[in-house]
Amino acid sequence: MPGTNKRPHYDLEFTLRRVFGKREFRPVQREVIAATLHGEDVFLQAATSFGKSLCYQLPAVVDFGITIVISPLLALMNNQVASMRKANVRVETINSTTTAGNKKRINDDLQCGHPLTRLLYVTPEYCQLDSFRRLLRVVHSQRELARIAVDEAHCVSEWGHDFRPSFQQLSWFKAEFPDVPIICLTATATARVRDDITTTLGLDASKLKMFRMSTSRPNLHYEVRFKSDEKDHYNDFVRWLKHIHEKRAAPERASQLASQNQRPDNWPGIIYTLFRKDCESLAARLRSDGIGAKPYHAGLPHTERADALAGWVANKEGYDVIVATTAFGMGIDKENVRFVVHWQIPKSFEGFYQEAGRAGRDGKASSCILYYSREDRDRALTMLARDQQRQPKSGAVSAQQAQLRHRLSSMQALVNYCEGTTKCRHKMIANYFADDGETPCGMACDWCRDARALVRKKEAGLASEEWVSTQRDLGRYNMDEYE
Ligand SMILES: Nc1ncnc2c1ncn2[C@@H]1O[C@H](COP(=O)(O)OP(=O)(O)OP(=O)(O)O)[C@@H](O)[C@H]1O
Repeated sequence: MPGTNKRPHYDLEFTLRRVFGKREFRPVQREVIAATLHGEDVFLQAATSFGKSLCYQLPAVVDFGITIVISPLLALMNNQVASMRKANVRVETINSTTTAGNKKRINDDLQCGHPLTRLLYVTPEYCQLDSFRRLLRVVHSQRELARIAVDEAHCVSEWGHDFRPSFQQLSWFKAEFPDVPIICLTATATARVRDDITTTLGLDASKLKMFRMSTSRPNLHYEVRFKSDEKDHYNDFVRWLKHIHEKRAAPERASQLASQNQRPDNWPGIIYTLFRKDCESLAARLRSDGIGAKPYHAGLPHTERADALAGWVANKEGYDVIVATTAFGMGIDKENVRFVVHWQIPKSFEGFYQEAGRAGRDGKASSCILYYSREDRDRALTMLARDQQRQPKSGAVSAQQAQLRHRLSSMQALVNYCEGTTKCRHKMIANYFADDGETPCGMACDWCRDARALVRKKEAGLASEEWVSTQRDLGRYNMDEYE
């Protein structure tokens, strides 16, 4: 029996409309919510922008007790807390930016055993603190610990693309509170990652309610653009973006936009680069070309990052494009992101899907462009091979070796995606995640739009394999680190 006081009746539709301002549930949201309210352990894997957060936020509002949400990123926590506060939900977060006063207030609320807080967002590291664990025991003893939500649950697995060792310590929850339901949420998990998460968190696979939804994002237009070290692809990108701005600035369109309080040059997007230095130089270069761009990476002061994020979310002039490392990714929920560009091949297939998934969360058509070169591919593969060589060969570290092998196969799958000219890109993504459902595309990928043109562009745009292999042998693609 779950360790909470249960409300006998929930009017889920009423709460959805009244608190969350949504007209109806998306397919399966209701079933997931019902399962967790029923006290089941739940695993939800669903496409980016599916609406996974609602599946623990709504139960937290209708149920007794407090929901602890474990989240890997500060930006993600603050983003969610802000939107829940707008809906007048009592939500708190404890992280490195929480003031001592606020922390005391939240702790006092927990200490009383009957917290007023409905949702508390914390990091996995915070969950390891004895002081926090003591407070959770107090809450649990009063049957007020409603559930644990593990957001971005792929971070639990060594085979996940964003593995965080501290996520593995979340096994403490099931060991300590076997009666408190856990809900795991992720957009990106292979079968192996799912199994690993289940075992690590101590969930009983035979009782776990598993919801696996389609990975499909039909409104995203996937495209690979080919490049080589010989040619700067900056101009290609700027031409593309300026063309969009010009179309929006045409008199009729501009007055239509003005009536909606929109600027022609507010075509919000994210450019992902692998290197911090590129973030800053690329953002500066774009600004010098009249494009409102801001850098975002973990090395920037917190205030600068917060300013970039807030300006971009508010569609402020000068903040139209964020040039970011992967520090800006998981869970960012801005509805009108019209494009996501990968400046180089990302580090993993899952990372690519997750980052591209920031686009088009309002359901409108949006572009996901990946600039691919064989030189970048070989740089990435060289780094992976080097990491593999550095691994000690003893049995104790075989898990790390297996993890590296997974990274390599994920990268290889992404290379196949980039080099592929025989299949719909939506289909390739579904195949990677072993999702055999429908993948409607229409013309929403470069292959379906014009397969022959794709082959021509590939032949013209990429350096030949012979050339790249000579350069590789000369050690030209040896790099030390990404950032
Ligand atoms: N039933 C619904 N009706 C309308 N909008 C919804 C519904 N459920 C969720 N949304 C909206 O969908 C958007 C995406 O939700 P959310 O941020 O939870 O996505 P997610 O599944 O966690 O995606 P990701 O894995 O990409 O972070 C949010 O703006 C949310 O308000």
